[in-house]
Amino acid sequence: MPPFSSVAAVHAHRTQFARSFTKSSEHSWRRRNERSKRSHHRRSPTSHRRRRHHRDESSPRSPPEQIIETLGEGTFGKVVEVKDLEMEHRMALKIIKNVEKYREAAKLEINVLEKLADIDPDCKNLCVKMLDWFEYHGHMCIAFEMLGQSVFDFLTTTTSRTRWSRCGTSRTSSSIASCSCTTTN
Ligand SMILES: Nc1ncnc2c1ncn2[C@@H]1O[C@H](COP(=O)(O)OP(=O)(O)OP(=O)(O)O)[C@@H](O)[C@H]1O
Repeated sequence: MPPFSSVAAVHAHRTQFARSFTKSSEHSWRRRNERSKRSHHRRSPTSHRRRRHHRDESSPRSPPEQIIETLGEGTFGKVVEVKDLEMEHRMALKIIKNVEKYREAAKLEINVLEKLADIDPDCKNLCVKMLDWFEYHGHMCIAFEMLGQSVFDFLTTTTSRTRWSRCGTSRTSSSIASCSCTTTN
């Protein structure tokens, strides 16, 4: 699949991932697990263990996930909200563009996040929690816990309405702190 260079490519990509997360899909997590034995479908070595926290792997029907909406786009790809229909569990899935240097950057990100998880398993230092990762047709995909609005989005939506003053700045700083820490679950 080409990188997200056109609306059509993005649409094709979304459709592909929508298929991979819906109930009727042939690309369910279970099948992707089977496929992961192939070189182009690699998964986190601990993903099976992690996912058992919220699904029964022995179930004959794989619990589906569904794309809810696009949360945002960054330099390396896009982030979509996905929902586990069985557990009502929501995740932010970061889908990296199918570009070699971005794939490598994503692997570095995964490496760093795994090291952080080892050092701080309970996320006491408020670093976003990586739940899973896998490679799908050249796209590195990283599942994160769902967070609230980003600081950047908060500032861009707030600064147009806010008159900055010492008091206002102080209030905004507190809001940013709570905004960064609050999840929307
Ligand atoms: N865990 C998350 N929960 C909710 N929204 C998220 C989450 N992760 C990312 N997003 C949304 O997706 C957007 C893109 O995130 P991403 O990490 O890809 O890029 P970025 O860090 O904003 O930019 P860049 O990739 O250029 O550094 C974010 O700005 C945010 O709005």
